Amino acid sequence: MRLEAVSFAVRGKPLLTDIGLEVTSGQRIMVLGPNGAGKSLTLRLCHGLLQPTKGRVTWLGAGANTPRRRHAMVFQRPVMLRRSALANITHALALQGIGRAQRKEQALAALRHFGLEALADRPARVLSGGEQQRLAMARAWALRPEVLFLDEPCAALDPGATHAIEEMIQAFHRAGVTIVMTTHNMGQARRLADEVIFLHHGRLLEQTPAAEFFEQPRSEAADAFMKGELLW
Ligand SMILES: Nc1ncnc2c1ncn2[C@@H]1O[C@H](COP(=O)(O)OP(=O)(O)OP(=O)(O)O)[C@@H](O)[C@H]1O
Repeated sequence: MRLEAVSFAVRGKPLLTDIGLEVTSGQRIMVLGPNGAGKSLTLRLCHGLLQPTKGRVTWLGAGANTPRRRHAMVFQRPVMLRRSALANITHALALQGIGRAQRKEQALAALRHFGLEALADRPARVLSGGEQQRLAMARAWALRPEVLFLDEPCAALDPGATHAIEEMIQAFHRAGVTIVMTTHNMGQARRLADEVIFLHHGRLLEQTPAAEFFEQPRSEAADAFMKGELLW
């Protein structure tokens, strides 16, 4: 996936300016930066939920232009329908055009993959926050994406639930799925990142291999941010 000179403005107010980046298959990319930097907007543009005001997002590689979406997104607060856990997954598969006969099997396989089959018949909305987020991850898995976007997936979770989601992220990674994720948890970023993208005031200040970023960021703003200085 490549972003070329992507800008996004609302009523003339620039929120993202001239973002250029390329995401290599199979990488785990952490998008970091202070509140309001433009991290969520960047993920939404990549996922196609928003259209750039200027510039373009292109998908490279074989089958890049096939109509079926090859990416999934998990949000801080999972969006669940008033249906069973299983039906939430089969519904997502139906939206992707998967045939009725295949949906249930594919949904059950995703739940089983993460040891969640006991949740299948429970109403999704009464599951705990941690269970709902694990269900959201299983739903994303069922879609068999090539890229998974995660927008602060653990922000509302305790350490145990956070650990469970990190394990699931690693399962996606082992399966070859590219991960693009925002987090404010620097421990988590260190545990998961292959590469870091740092945004500030709607601009991309650097895209740096993780080991180098955590040793010494290239930009002054990222250096200050990592030292815990207050940026705004
Ligand atoms: N639809 C919109 N209309 C106007 N402003 C918006 C809209 N969406 C986002 N913004 C603004 O764009 C800026 C970037 O928002 P974004 O949610 O991408 O930040 P973020 O880096 O994800 O922040 P946080 O870490 O707090 O989640 C913010 O100032 C936000 O208020």
